Amino acid sequence: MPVPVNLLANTTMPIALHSSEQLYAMEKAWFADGYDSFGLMKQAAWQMAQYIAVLYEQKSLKKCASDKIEFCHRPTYQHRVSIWVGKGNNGGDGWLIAYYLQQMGWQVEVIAVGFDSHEFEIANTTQCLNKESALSDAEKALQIALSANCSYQCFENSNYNDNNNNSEKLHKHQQADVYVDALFGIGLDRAPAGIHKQAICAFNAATQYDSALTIAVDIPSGLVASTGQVFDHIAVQADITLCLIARKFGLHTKDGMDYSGEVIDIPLIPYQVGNTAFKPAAKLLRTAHHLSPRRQNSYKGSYGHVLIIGGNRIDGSQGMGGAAILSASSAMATGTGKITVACHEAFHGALLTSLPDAMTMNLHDTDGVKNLIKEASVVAIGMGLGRDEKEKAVFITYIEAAIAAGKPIIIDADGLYHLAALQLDEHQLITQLKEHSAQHQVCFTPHSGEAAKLLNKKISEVEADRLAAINQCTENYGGDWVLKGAGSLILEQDEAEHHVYVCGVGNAGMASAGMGDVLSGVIVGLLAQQDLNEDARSLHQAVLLHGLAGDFLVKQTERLNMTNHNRSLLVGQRGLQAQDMPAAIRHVMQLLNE
Ligand SMILES: NC(=O)C1=CN([C@@H]2O[C@H](COP(=O)(O)OP(=O)(O)OC[C@H]3O[C@@H](n4cnc5c(N)ncnc54)[C@H](O)[C@@H]3O)[C@@H](O)[C@H]2O)[C@@H](O)CC1
Ligand SMILES: Nc1ncnc2c1ncn2[C@@H]1O[C@H](COP(=O)(O)OP(=O)(O)O)[C@@H](O)[C@H]1O
Ligand SMILES: [K+]
Repeated sequence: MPVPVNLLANTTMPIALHSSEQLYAMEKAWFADGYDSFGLMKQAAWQMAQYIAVLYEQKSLKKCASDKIEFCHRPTYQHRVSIWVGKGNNGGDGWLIAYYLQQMGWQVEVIAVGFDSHEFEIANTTQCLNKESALSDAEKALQIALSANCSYQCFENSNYNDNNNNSEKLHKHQQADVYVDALFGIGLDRAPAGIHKQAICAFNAATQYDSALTIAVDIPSGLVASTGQVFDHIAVQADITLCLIARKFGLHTKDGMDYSGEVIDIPLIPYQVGNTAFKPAAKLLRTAHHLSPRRQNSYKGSYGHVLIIGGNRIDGSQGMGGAAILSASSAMATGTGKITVACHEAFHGALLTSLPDAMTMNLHDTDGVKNLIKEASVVAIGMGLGRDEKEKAVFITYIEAAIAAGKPIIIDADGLYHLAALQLDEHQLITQLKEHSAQHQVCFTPHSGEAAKLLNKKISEVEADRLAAINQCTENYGGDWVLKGAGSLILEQDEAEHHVYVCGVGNAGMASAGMGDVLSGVIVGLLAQQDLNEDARSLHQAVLLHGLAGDFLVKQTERLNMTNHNRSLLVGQRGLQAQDMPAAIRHVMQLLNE
C-alpha cells in the first residue's frame, strides 16, 4: 500500500493557519470552480483510511520493538476500528472511512451520535437511493456505508455511562484497535451538550480503556477550529489529527495542543483557487532565524545599550527586584553590549551579585534615569515597577522621556497595568505612544489578564478569541504585540500590513513566575543589537528564542541541532525556573550562530 506523504512534517517554513470561515471560503471557491463536493469528501476519506492503516501498523511495529517481540503480519487477524460519527460532513467523512477500511479488510463498527434509528430505515430504502442527488454529502456517505453493510449502532449513553465505576459495564461497546473521531469538524460552534457531550466523554473513556490509537478527523471534536478553545474540558483527546485542506489555527494555540496530538496534513486542494488566494489568519513558527557572526572589528558599543526600568520596592509591600534581575540577565544572555538597570536601590546589591556585568541606577532618580533614556538604544519598562499612583507617575515620566528621545520601547507587566488605567482616563500618553509606534518600535507583551484590562474586557472574552484580542490591541494602541500563553500570538506591523504568528515552541514548564520578565529581556536584548538583521532582531524571533530555550531545558528538541545538546542543562517541566533561562538562552543563541 502506498504511504501518503506528510508534506509539512519536517518543514522549517512557517505553516499557514486558517480559521473555519477561511476554510469554508476555500472549499466554496473550489466547488465554484467546478469541482464536486462529494468527490472531495471521498478523496479525503480514502486518504484518511490509508493513513489510519499505516499509522496503526507503525504503532504496532513500535510496540513490538519496545516489547522486544518480532513483528509479524497475522493474515487471520482482522484489525478493528470504531468510528464515531456526527451528523455533519465530519460525520460524512467518518462513514466513508468506515466503507474504505471495510474494503481494506478491517472489522468496522460505526457509532452514530445524534441519529435516531428511524433515519437508518429511511436511508435503507431504494426510494431514497434513487434520489441520491437530493441528499446531502453526509447522507450520501451514510448511504454508501450502509449499502456496503458496514456495521453500526446508535450511541445511547446508557450503554457507556457508568455510575458505579464498573469497568465491565463501561466497556459494553465493541473493543477496537483504533478509534476514529468524526463527531464534529470545523462546524462546531458551541459547547457540546446532552448526547454530544456524553459521546465525547464515552469516546475518551473507551479509547483509554482499550489503550487504542485515537485519530481525529480534521480536528478533535470539541475544539473550536478558529480559536483553539475547548469548553469545560469536553473534547476528544487525540493521538493524531488528520487535518484536511489546511491547518486550523485552533490546533496550535490555547487548548489545541493538549487535544490534537501529532498533526498530519492532508491538503487536498490548492491554496489558490482561480484568482482567489487565501491569506492565512496566522503563521505557525517553530524555527528561529540564523544569527550572523559578529565582526572582529567591533566593541561593546556596537551591540547596543539596554535600559531596564523596573524592580521596585514599595514601602510596606513585597519587593519585585527579581523581575528586573531576570529581565537584565536574559537581555545580557542574548549578547547585548551594555545594560543598565534602573531599579530600587534596595536591590542594587542583589543585582550586582547575580549580574556583575550590569550597571545600576536608582529608579527614583528622575533626572538620572531620563539622561540614561537619552543614551540607551532600547528601553524596557514595567517589570516589577509597582502599581500605585507614585509608580504610575514614574511610568508616565519615563515613557514621555523615551518618546521625546525617539527610542524603541518595550512595555511589560506593571507598565501594561498603568497603560490600561491611562486609557480609561483617556490620557494623552496613549495617543502619543500610538503616534510614536508609527516611527519607532513599540512592543507590548501582555498575557490574557493584562490584555483584558487593556481592552476593558473579561479575561474569558479575551481567551475565547485571542486572535481577535491581539488585533484589537493593535487597533487601539498601535505597535507590535505578544499575547502570551500556550501558543503565544505575535503581531508585527509593517507599512503594508499586519503579520500574525503563532509560536509553535515552548512548554508548560514555562508557566512559572518570572518567565515573562525573561521574555521582555530577550526582546530588548535582541532589539539593541543593530548588527543583526531585521528578522534576527524581531519580536517573533525573541518569542521563538524564549520558547526554544524553555524547550531546551525540558526535553531534547528536534528543532535545534542535537549533536550539540548540553544535557546537563536539562531540568524538566516541573523543575524549570526562570533563573535557568539565561544559560539556555546563551546555548540556543550559540546553536543559531552555527
Ligand atoms: N465537502 C466538503 O465541504 C468537505 C468537508 N469536509 C469535512 O466536513 C467538516 C465540516 O463539516 P460541517 O460544516 O458539516 O461541520 P461539522 O461536521 O463539524 O458539523 C456541524 C454541524 O453540527 C452542528 N453543531 C455545531 N456545534 C454543535 C454542538 N456543540 N452540538 C451539537 N451540534 C453542533 C452544526 O449546527 C452543524 O449542523 C470538516 O471538518 C471536514 O471534516 C471534508 O470531507 C472535506 C470536504
Ligand atoms: N503552557 C505554556 N506553553 C508555552 N509557553 C508558556 C506556557 N506558559 C507560559 N508560557 C510562556 O512563559 C511566559 C510567561 O509570562 P508571564 O505570564 O508574564 O509570567 P510572569 O508574569 O510570571 O513573568 C510567556 O512568554 C508565556 O508565553
Ligand atoms: K473530528
